[in-house]
Amino acid sequence: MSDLRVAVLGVGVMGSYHAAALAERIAHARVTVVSDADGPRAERVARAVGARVEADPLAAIDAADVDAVVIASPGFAHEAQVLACLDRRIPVLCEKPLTLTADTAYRIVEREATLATPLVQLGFMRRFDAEYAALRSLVASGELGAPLLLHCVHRNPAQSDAFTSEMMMRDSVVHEADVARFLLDEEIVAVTVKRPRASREAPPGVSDPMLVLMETESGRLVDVEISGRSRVAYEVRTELVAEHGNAMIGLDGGPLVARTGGVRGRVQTAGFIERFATAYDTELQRWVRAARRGTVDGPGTWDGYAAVAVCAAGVEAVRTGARVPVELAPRPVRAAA
Ligand SMILES: NC(=O)c1ccc[n+]([C@@H]2O[C@H](COP(=O)([O-])OP(=O)(O)OC[C@H]3O[C@@H](n4cnc5c(N)ncnc54)[C@H](O)[C@@H]3O)[C@@H](O)[C@H]2O)c1
Ligand SMILES: O[C@H]1[C@H](O)[C@@H](O)[C@H](O)[C@@H](O)[C@H]1O
Repeated sequence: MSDLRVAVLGVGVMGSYHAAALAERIAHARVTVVSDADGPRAERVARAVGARVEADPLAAIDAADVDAVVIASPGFAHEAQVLACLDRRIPVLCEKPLTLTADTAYRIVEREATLATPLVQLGFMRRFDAEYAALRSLVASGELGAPLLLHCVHRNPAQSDAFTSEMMMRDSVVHEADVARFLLDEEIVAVTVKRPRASREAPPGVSDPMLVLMETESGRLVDVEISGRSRVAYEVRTELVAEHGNAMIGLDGGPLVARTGGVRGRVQTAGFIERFATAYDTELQRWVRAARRGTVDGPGTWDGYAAVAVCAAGVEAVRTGARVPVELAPRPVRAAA
């Protein structure tokens, strides 16, 4: 079978990383088309990976030399681009968040359910990270007894001023919503957000950090500390508390000594690329293998929708200070092949 010919839409931080991975490290795939709202950036990346530029992302999806699409444009652009891939019935790896609202995400779930096979994989790369996979296996083994609580820390050392409280919810907490669903295997039914005194590193009006409390169907609690501007390093930790034990991932070995200037006992990962480099490539390789068979292999539209719905409730909870229920629409049954 010939190599999968991939269009990459959006070649900023994430898209250019995926494009380079496809060109250099991922087997059985190559980038044929690059599209980005920033023309010179598209040209630069296309040159580096040996692809051509298509200015209009929808034309890239329709191009004859494209078998599958990686969407790494900003969240607001995902809906139209994913729907166009579904119209053409080609596999897509869409970065999180699936869309910006629960309604638009659900429309994609419904549309995809009319097709014989799933075609959309979500970029929840933590599911491909060895530590998260090990924690999930440990939970599934029953060795720790029933899970009760999940404590999550998600600290970015720095973000641009565009990273408002809403963006922190939609772009960052969305990973924690997915991790909670992945590890606990149930839906989240309500979200409450507490806003402590804001860091002076945050722009006026931005609640950074925040504490997000998610409640699951069976009554488990998931707390998330989300920070956009910790000025330390990229720290992502998850601790599961169960009836007979607990387990933590995201420690970098060594005792906690000091936390400043990127150092905590030893050098920390600077950002998400460094922390999740292997997970991104594993995710992409699995997607390529599945896409060559016309399907996907990883979190899908339902996972994307559920996480968007949780974050939409989170945005509402930030605004109102209230506990906001998450009401998921019915999960559609796929039409027979
Ligand atoms: N899974 C992860 O860990 C992870 C990490 C970073 C970003 N992301 C996601 O990847 C996506 C991109 O984030 P980023 O950090 O690379 O942002 P970025 O701003 O660095 O890059 C986005 C690029 O998209 C381009 N663009 C804007 N509108 C477009 C459109 N309609 N069609 C095509 N390109 C368009 C911009 O010019 C820019 O080059 C977002 O959905 C983000 O949430 C995921
Ligand atoms: O877009 C990024 C990305 O999704 C990272 O994985 C996450 O840790 C960051 O908080 C977010 O800003």
